[in-house]
Amino acid sequence: MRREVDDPLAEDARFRVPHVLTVAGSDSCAGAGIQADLKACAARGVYCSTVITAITAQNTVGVQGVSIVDEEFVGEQLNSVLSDMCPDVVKTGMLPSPGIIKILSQSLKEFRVGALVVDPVMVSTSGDVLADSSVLASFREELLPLADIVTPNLKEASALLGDGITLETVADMRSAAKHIYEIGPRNVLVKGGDLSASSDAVDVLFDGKNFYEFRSARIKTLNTHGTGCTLASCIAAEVARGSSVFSAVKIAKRYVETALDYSRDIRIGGGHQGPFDHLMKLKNSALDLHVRRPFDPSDLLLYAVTDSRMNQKWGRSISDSVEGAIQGGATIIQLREKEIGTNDFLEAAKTCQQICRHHGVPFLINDRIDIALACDADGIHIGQSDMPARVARTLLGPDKVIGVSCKTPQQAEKAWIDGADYIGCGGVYPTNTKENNITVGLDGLTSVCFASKLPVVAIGGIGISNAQNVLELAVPNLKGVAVVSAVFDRECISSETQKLKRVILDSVGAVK
Ligand SMILES: Nc1ncnc2c1ncn2[C@@H]1O[C@H](COP(=O)(O)OP(=O)(O)OP(=O)(O)O)[C@@H](O)[C@H]1O
Ligand SMILES: Cc1ncc(CO)c(N)n1
Ligand SMILES: [Mg+2]
Repeated sequence: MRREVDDPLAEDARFRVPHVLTVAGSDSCAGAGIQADLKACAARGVYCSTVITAITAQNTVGVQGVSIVDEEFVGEQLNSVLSDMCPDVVKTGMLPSPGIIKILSQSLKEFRVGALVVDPVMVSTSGDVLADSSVLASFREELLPLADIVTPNLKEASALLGDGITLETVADMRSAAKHIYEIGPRNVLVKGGDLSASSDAVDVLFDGKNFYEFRSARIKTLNTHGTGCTLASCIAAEVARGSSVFSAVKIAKRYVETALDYSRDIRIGGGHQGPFDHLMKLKNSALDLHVRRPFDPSDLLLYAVTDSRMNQKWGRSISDSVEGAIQGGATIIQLREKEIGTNDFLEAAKTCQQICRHHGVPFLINDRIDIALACDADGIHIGQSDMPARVARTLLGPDKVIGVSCKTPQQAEKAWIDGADYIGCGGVYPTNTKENNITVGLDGLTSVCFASKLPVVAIGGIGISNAQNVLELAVPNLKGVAVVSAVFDRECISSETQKLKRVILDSVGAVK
């Protein structure tokens, strides 16, 4: 049954996303199978739907059990997805029975798809059998002739050929690719992950005319569980995005190499077949667990904003200034460097990020999202004419801190709607740090604080002499004061910060 289109957007090319359907087995350890396919497609920006052919009980040691899904029910899943969702590419993994292969090849003939990528899964990396020899004939007769590319590993290549010859060299891989091509697929990629004789990881592609060798460094890691599934899914994803098979293999190979390299030292499970990190994020988050904590509005209490001119005037480096402010009791740091080049800014930002993280003080960058991303700052502070907060949130993700400068209740409302974490309100007093800056005064600050749904830090001309006046307003949401000159345009940053901190704590204490 074909889909009845009742949503015109579904047919509009501008809204279509590239889509791979994977027909494969579930891997409970989530390094291979359906789970690897979902992650690989997500990493490559391609939608992935799933038809599950088997459920495996599997971990980093081996495969403990396999439960094959009834072939009629595989057929039902295929029908559900193919009749409605029009995937661009179908990718197959574990197909554990001849009946399942038959149903699949019938569905592929009924619902035409753009391309078919067949990973002829038979043996897991741990050496466990995932599909026995009863499926070989079905692979050869029903599926390979429909395939745009088939991606056997060394053992699978020799099983498909049925000649019992072990593949030991790149020349053997070429010869196997050529013979498998004769079975009917448009391209054959023989994978050499297990070619122990080679110090590189070499894969051989044959397109019926030419051989191509794809080489990458052989990454020394235990985490190679699911490399084959991932490679095939990534090939499918790139083909779904419009690449040729050749370019898709090139990108997929690079992706697997990069992900393995990134994940070489992570430890998940105690066995010798660990999963790797498809999204290349886990290593950072493991470190983050120890050092990063969520933003707390009380971090705004003594907010120190750096200024390059003041550092030049006093002959100090940015990092020395930041270190001094933290020693004196600053509770959050913002790097605001309007006059240095990007390279110098980034180097300074990296050093300051480490100092702040070491002390557990949040570290923000003024305006420059690129610098914040490159140095992994805790967030950014933006003005009304900088990048809109909503766009910044999309770029930075849900956990980074975003502060927005606001002078009016309307701007405060918008900052909240756009997903900011706090607002900076000022100039409360006239200041030389920012040219042509309108002073909102204590009244302006008060009305913004009453209207704001976000915590507020007051800024502009605040120092030891007047911090008390600001904080004693005791208006809702006011969490602290931000200072520039009061700490950085001084001979000794740490002692000035310390004095200011005393005033702030006394004022807050008096209010409470
Ligand atoms: N240690 C490694 N370093 C770099 N690339 C590797 C490594 N091991 C495998 N590869 C690459 O990963 C891809 C998958 O190859 P492999 O021969 O491991 O497939 P497979 O045996 O089907 O994998 P699996 O069964 O674990 O899913 C190939 O491109 C191969 O070259
Ligand atoms: C479910 C499943 N499919 C494929 C592989 C091949 O690695 C595996 N280990 N498990
Ligand atoms: Mg494999």
